[in-house]
Amino acid sequence: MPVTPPPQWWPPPSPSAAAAQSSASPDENLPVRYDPCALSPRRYRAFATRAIAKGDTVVTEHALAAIILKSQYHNQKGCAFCLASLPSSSSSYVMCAECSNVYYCSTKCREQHAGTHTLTCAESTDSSDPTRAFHDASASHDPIALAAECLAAALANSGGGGQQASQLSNLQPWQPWPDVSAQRANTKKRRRRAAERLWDALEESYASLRFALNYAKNVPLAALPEDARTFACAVLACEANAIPVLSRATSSASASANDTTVAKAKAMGIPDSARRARALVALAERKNNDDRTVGTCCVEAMAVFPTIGRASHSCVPNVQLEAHAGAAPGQPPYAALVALRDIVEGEELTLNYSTIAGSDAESRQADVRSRFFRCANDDGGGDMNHPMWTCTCARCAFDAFGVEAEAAVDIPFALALQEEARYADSEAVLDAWLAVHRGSSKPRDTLIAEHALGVCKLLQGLWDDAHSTWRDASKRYPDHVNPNIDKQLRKDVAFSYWLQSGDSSEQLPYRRVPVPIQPGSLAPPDVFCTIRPALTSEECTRIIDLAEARAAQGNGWTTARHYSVPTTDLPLDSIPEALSIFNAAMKRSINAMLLEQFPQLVNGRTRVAVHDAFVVRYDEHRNALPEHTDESEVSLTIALNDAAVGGGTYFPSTASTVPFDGTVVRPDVGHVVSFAGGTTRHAGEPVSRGVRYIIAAFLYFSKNLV
Ligand SMILES: C[S@@+](CC[C@H](N)C(=O)[O-])C[C@H]1O[C@@H](n2cnc3c(N)ncnc32)[C@H](O)[C@@H]1O
Ligand SMILES: O=C(O)CCC(=O)C(=O)O
Ligand SMILES: [Fe+2]
Repeated sequence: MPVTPPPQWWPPPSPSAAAAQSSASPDENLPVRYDPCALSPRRYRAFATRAIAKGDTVVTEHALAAIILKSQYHNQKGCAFCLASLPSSSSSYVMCAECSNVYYCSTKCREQHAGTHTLTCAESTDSSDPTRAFHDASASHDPIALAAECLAAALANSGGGGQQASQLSNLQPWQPWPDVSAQRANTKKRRRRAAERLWDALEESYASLRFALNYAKNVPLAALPEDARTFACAVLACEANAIPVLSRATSSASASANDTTVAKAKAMGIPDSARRARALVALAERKNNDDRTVGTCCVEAMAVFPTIGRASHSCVPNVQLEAHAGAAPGQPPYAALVALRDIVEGEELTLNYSTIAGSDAESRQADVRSRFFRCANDDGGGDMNHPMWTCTCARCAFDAFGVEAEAAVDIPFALALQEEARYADSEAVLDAWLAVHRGSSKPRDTLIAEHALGVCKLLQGLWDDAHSTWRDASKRYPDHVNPNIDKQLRKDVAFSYWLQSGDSSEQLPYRRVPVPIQPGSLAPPDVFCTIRPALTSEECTRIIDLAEARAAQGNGWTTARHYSVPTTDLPLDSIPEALSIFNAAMKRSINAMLLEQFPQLVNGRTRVAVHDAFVVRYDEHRNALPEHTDESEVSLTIALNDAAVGGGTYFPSTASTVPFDGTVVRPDVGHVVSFAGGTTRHAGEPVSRGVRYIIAAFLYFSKNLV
């Protein structure tokens, strides 16, 4: 019986929440439900209550409690309040006048941080007064964050928590938090009483506090008063599913991921997040002697996300955690779960807790284990720190037993392997799955597997096999359509140029174009350009006119061909007359020319098949195509006009270390440039004036004559 533990303490009692309302606020109709975990009574597993599309944000959630690790600002790296990087010159920042331990970029930040900071400020005269913490808790409307600080302060004052440790050995499970904001207390006595109630609540709520204390004992207790915040983190982390807020700026890839995050935050209307996100990045990039690193990331803070924190671990996750700094100064961090792939209703939502994505099962599991505090309330099944714990995901099963393991034979896992370019492994998993299900009563899943199998073959260079896998699959289920298979099979029919009537194999003379040697090879790539046009200039003009007319009557030019670059193009098979001009040219002369140009690729096959082809439009100063290789054996471009200045196919000489030192090929109208598209790096030059139109076609050699 599914239970949705209603977190009564959620949303937190926060009068300021409405004011701070943004789309980053928690969505109360979450597409997530919790079922109790069979292995562990206190644990839950999160499941999707409806289908979720890849890339969709499943849930965003403010941190219920967040603690920026003291070490992050104690070494003068960043402003303790807004996190901005601090300049190295001491005249440019201000310190806490009491303890001189924390640094701010401005007096304004210092003022805004004062309420929180007093709790841990070493010199604070009043730091032994727990009511102070409570006072600040109610002032900030962030009770749990401050409750954690109360705890920290209390522990510091009691000399390290030894007394609490024995008192807290029989704690109750999670309780709702008292509505702290309703307990605004303005007399010292009432403040103290309220603080005591808060403390009681804290004791009751953190059922595993004692394990945190045990943990803390191993980290010398004596160290705690100095680092009480970290200890509070440990407590929070143990029971309340704390999530480390990581800086993710250690590689350019993650820096750009961060930019995406920033862009998303902006799109969501989150003010000022860019500044804080960048500040976090900048902080992380500065020399960091913090030992709290996770992989190559640096832990900036620990935060508690009660909903998001329910997602369990899998090495084949379907959601990804994005941890964000607060949307604006003074706002708490928030996190988002984003779907890594399409998720069907009822599927468990899983995160990868590990940062070592590849590697073997044993190292991954050790890594996951190392991230969790031992929690004796868990039995062996649920406690990742338990020596008997093993991950039961498809990837770990595959690593241990290959496709012999039932758990390894899993479509999402096969798709994940494909994304990692492990095509042979993915194919093995799909073959094993299809051996059981092919022809079964699960047409939808079977066609997904068949499509994926075709893609694995195609990406291993088995083009004919790929296309025939799709053909056979669609024949097997005449009443069911897989959109991806269907789209390709339609193209296969559209580009069957050999079915056109008329003569074929006219000689089309060509020359080799000298281009530089590319990295990793000893000889320059084969690039050819025709000496006589393959299309007449009338045919080229007609194709342009047809394409523009098609764009005008349809939805305009499309930009979806490259997922990362907004190209402007139209699939040739969506413009019937242009398709037929192209098909006729393939049959007349291009087919024979390509067979002659690439004998080593042809390898006994007898004709050129078209995988896909487009009319591409490059507008002035727009639509340049960055360096890439194509999904093809051979690619060709046909110039359709010569009105543009600039533009052309660019072949680099190095992997972009020295820009613009390659060769640009700019053929005349109707001429064909051809090259081994799957292995030759190339780019589309920007156009500096006018508009450039080309046909770009992605081809493979085929032995099929039908
Ligand atoms: C951040 S919590 C995840 C939320 C957890 N499902 C819950 O509701 O409490 C991490 C804890 O969940 C449990 N857990 C997560 N993934 C697991 C997995 N793949 N196998 C077993 N236990 C897991 C472990 O007890 C782990 O310490
Ligand atoms: O613009 C060009 O000439 C190159 C086009 C290209 O590489 C592509 O469309 O994949
Ligand atoms: Fe290309």
